Amino acid sequence: MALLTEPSFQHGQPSRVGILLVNLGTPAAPTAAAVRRYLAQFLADPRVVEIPRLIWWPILHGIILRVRPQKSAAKYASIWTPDGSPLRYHTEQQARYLRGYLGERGIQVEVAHAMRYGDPSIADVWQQLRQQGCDRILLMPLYPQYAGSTTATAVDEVARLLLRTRNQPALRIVKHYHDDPGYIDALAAHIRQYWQQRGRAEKLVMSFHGVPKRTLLRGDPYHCECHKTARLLAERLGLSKAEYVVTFQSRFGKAEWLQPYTEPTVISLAQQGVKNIQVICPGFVSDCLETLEEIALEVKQAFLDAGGKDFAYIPCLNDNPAWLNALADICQRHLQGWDTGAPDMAALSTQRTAALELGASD
Ligand SMILES: C=CC1=C(C)c2cc3[nH]c(cc4nc(cc5[nH]c(cc1n2)c(C)c5CCC(=O)O)C(CCC(=O)O)=C4C)c(C)c3C=C
Ligand SMILES: [Fe+2]
Ligand SMILES: [Fe+2]
Repeated sequence: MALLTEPSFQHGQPSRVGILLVNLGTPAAPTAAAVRRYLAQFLADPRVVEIPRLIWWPILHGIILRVRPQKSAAKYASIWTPDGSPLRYHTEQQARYLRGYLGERGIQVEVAHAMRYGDPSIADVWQQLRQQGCDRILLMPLYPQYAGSTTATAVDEVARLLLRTRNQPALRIVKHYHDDPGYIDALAAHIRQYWQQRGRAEKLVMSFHGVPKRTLLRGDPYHCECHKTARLLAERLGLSKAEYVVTFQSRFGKAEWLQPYTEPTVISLAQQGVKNIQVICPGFVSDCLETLEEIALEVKQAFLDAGGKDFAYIPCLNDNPAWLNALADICQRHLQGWDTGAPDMAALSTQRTAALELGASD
């Protein structure tokens, strides 16, 4: 394996810090061809589909990549915007805002975003950061809850680049932020604001993306982290156990996934006489196919068909200022000790302690 050609660092050259935001990725266009390219890369990842290659390859290439792209492309077409795929648009915006928020705090860093599957690729963006002089990089996968099938695949990709790098940058990784108070508070404030404008439903459904149940049995913390997020959010909103339900959506394949599944749950709620529900997807910080099509269209229809009257989908945090502030806080905490031109949090508290020791009042 050849080493990558690296920018040559000169003595005395300013060394910079880079933040690399990563999200899952999305097709380049809502067409069968583009969706096939995207799914071929995504579903070939052994962390995403943990079936031996000898068995999985004929299924993927012989069946799934022949049938699914057409169907998925029609779904993508229903949520596509003039700015392209919602996931790509929101991720770009988040990177732009994060740069601004950190800049306002006097933190001088490069902020870039990449997609694990599709474009802009982690490899290309990583190389750009290196060319900008970044010798310290904070990798921030945008998934609040850690899963082997999401967070770990972003780390794998960076690890593959490091394997080929002569002069490796320092690397820090945000593993997860499922219980970060800023993220929980932003979600709670976002929901409260929604309630103020449109009222409250009988039930709040917190729907997370599913994963195969066997990943939980093999030690993946994702399920527990989703439940912790839900519990903290419910506490912050003052919801009793009867007022909300945690579900898992987007099942893929025949194996059992985390339960309860979102769609059968809302159908059963309607059948029990629950007339109005609101759905929030706290595991997605950007709206995407799984929220805008699966929840806001498909699951809504299933609820109404089963006798429900009012269904509302509460959008993701997207460019919500409280969320972007929380994102900036999470990054800032992980940058501590790396000189970014801003007073360090640790340095500030040392100064404060010293001042207190000298008798200054708090
Ligand atoms: C939020 C976390 C996510 C987890 C965990 C996750 C696991 C996971 N997903 C699949 C299969 C598919 N997911 C698809 C879309 C998709 N998934 C996530 C997030 C998580 N996935 C997002 C943000 C998106 C939307 C992308 C977009 O372009 O808007 C798709 C593609 C769409 C389709 O054809 O249905 C598939 C397939 C598996 C197998 C898995 C865990 C093992
Ligand atoms: Fe997914
Ligand atoms: Fe889906």
